[in-house]
Amino acid sequence: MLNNARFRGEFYDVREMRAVELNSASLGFSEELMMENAGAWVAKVARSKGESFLILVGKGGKGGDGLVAARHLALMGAEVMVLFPYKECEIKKETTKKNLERAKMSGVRFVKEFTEADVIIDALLGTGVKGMPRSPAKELIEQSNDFNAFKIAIDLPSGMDPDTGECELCFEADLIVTMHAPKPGLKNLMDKVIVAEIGIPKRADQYLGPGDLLLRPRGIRKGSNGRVAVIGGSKRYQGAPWISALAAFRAGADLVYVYTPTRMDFPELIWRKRTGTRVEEMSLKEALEKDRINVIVVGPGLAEEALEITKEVLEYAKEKDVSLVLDADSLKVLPEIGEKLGWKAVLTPHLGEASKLLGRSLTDSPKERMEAAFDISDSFEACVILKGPIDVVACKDKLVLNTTGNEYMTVGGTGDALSGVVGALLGRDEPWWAAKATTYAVGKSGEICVEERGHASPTCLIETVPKVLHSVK
Ligand SMILES: NC(=O)C1=CN([C@@H]2O[C@H](COP(=O)(O)OP(=O)(O)OC[C@H]3O[C@@H](n4cnc5c(N)ncnc54)[C@H](O)[C@@H]3O)[C@@H](O)[C@H]2O)[C@@H](O)CC1
Ligand SMILES: Nc1ncnc2c1ncn2[C@@H]1O[C@H](COP(=O)(O)OP(=O)(O)O)[C@@H](O)[C@H]1O
Ligand SMILES: [K+]
Repeated sequence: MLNNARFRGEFYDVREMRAVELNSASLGFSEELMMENAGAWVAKVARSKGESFLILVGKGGKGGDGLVAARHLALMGAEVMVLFPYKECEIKKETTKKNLERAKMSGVRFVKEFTEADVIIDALLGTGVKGMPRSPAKELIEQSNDFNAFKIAIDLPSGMDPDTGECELCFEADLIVTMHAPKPGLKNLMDKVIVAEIGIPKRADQYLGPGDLLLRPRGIRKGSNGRVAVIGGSKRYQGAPWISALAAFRAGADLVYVYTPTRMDFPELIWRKRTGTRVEEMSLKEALEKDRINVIVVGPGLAEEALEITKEVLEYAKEKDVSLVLDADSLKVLPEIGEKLGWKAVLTPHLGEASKLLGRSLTDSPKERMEAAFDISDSFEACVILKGPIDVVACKDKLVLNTTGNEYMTVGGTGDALSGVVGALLGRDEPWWAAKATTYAVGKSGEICVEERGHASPTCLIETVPKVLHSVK
């Protein structure tokens, strides 16, 4: 699996692509640089297809790519016509504006109507498309489809939904030059696709960055951002579930219940006294049902009750549509239960727990850790955060590394905070995004805590995580 792994999977949906672009920008690679590379690639591929070119230019980033391609083709000696059917003031992207000015200075002819050419380049609607093509893009797509020329689409055919491939009216491309990674909508067209490297550094794919905080917007009804139950704690470990629950609440879960033997005073959290698998006078399942729980964090501090409780939680999750976080003691008993979790769970092992999950010893070697994360994900059908100095997040065919955090985070309770944050984010997003955002944000919070206070206590992490989560919109 590891040898041919593309870090974030083979196809990048719109959100993944945005994330990687943001990560790239945070590493000092500007949008302008990428647009220049994108356009230059298109020009290089297109040049051999004819002598005259009609480039249909939209007002977004894809339009910018088209304008760069126009300039390069003109410099290569081709006859280049650009049809830009909008007002210049409608362009919002600065980089696209700049490239419109540059194209004007580069021997490109601007035309007002659809004009014959050997090659038509579609630079109208890219990953920013919303719904069916509207006028004037609609008419230009129709005219292109009716016209006999070699047709090249930039990034994806205009009109196609990048994530689903849905396509009522689409530019009928002979060739698609897609930027950086193919989009899921192109799955059935891969024989026409060329992937252009536009200067995004490998690090932006391989490591988490601020772009991985692009979570779905919060729901506006109470409960729509998660009703989380943290099931944990024992006579020996009383604090762990409370840390996890408080982290879940601060990270944005609407309602957080703590099913644990011992009360602690946090007025935001709802305590349910648990004795073994009984919660107040109900069974665990009855309690979960009554509290209308849709995310369960199980494990922190459970100790010897872990097997029985984890079993019951997994049974419940199988029957009901709930998401799961398995941490600490629940991870230790998972191999014994042997359940597949159906891709609705996140497991949060450190190296020791990972080794128990796989039944083999593991070293700190990065390659081995990546393999281990993939293997755990495969075996249990779950997303995995393998914690450590370099964290590994793996989910089916996707994997990404994380370097945020520091050695002050080895103190007790940071793992409990992390599992709570994942729980909260599972209340509003899918496991891959919940796991990525949590891993980056908890580590980043550790850095901020050490800088500001000289320690990375769980309490400080819990206070800092919300700010980090809000730092990208
Ligand atoms: N952001 C980046 O870093 C890079 C982006 N690139 C290009 O930029 C594209 C994304 O840019 P944008 O986000 O600006 O998106 P688009 O280039 O898809 O442009 C969206 C524009 O089209 C309009 N629009 C949306 N739906 C429409 C519809 N149904 N009918 C008619 N008009 C519609 C919107 O008003 C918006 O102005 C990518 O596909 C790629 O080609 C590349 O230049 C590489 C770098
Ligand atoms: N040496 C380290 N360097 C960077 N981050 C670390 C280090 N040790 C732990 N972390 C981070 O601390 C968090 C909790 O991990 P860990 O301490 O392994 O959990 P646990 O509490 O389960 O032992 C994770 O976000 C992890 O990335
Ligand atoms: K880390």
